[in-house]
Amino acid sequence: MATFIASGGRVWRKFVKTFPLGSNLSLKRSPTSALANGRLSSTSSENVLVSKDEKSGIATVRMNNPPVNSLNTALLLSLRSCFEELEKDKSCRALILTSNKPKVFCAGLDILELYQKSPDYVGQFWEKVQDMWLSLYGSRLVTMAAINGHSPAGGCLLSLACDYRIMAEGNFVIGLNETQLDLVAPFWLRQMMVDAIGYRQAEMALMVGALYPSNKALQLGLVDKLVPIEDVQTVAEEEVKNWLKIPDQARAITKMASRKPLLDELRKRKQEDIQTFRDETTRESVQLSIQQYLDKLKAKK
Ligand SMILES: CCC/C=C/C(=O)SCCNC(=O)CCNC(=O)[C@H](O)C(C)(C)COP(=O)([O-])OP(=O)([O-])OC[C@H]1O[C@@H](n2cnc3c(N)ncnc32)[C@H](O)[C@@H]1OP(=O)([O-])[O-]
Repeated sequence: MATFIASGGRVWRKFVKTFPLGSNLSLKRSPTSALANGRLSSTSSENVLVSKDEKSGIATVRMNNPPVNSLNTALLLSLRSCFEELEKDKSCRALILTSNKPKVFCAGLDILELYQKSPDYVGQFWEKVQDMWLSLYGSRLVTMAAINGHSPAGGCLLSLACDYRIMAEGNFVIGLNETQLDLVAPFWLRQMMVDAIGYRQAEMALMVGALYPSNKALQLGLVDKLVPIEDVQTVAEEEVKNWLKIPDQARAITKMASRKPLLDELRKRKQEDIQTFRDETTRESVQLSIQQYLDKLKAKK
């Protein structure tokens, strides 16, 4: 098992250039050089941890952005860069996306990235969300969300972009609660929800910004399997192995045939989507709602 660390996109690329993902010789040959180059030891910026089993070609991508894996600019860049590197790696066949800190898979977009920022900043941030999604949703790999904790909003977006979702049993929630923050889920996110749970349920869920406990999410088809939290990773690996019994090419072509229309639609309407998100989010009334939501989060303590 070779381990790699991504940080803000830039370091990841540099690291991969030195130690290609396709090879597990990197750490075997020169563990000290990998560890001594300073990147693995600076824990504060190690926001994505990637390990890959060379024999099976299964990579595990662990989000590591404490306290709650909120998707800030750095994490979005790291995730995108990591997905793209794995995509290029011919020996990689599957990707399991999970959290390095059980109990919270991902708390969604970092709300602070949307609060009191200039329209240009919000627009650029949104483009990073789009690009990360394009690379995950459009991946040729088997993609499996190992949802080992809460997965609201952007966390649900990540899960829906994967091919299959395994979630921890218990008191964890998943869903698209954007309207609760006065935000509007974009067309490509709404469409994934419709594709997963059907039009009527998705329409209701999106309007009221519903967050579902994991057993209800299973019932709706928002997730595909529930297991005890400590088994999420193992079951995800077993499930991936089943998927890998199908020839890669036929599986990937079939996947692309069903996903291409939505991918193409966003590529075509990218600027319009950015403008809509930027204009809506920076409106004064929405900023006030975001502020109130942030206050509510803080008051929880
Ligand atoms: C339209 C586009 C599509 C997507 C939209 C979105 O994703 S919008 C996003 C929609 N997302 C949501 O609505 C989810 C909001 N979050 C939650 O509901 C909970 O945090 C939890 C259930 C994920 C984890 O509960 P828990 O008890 O384990 O943890 P805790 O609650 O104690 O939080 C710890 C610290 O993290 C902070 N913080 C948390 N989330 C965010 C965030 N997204 N951002 C920034 N910060 C966040 C929180 O304030 C606190 O800070 P403090 O006081 O220490 O300085």
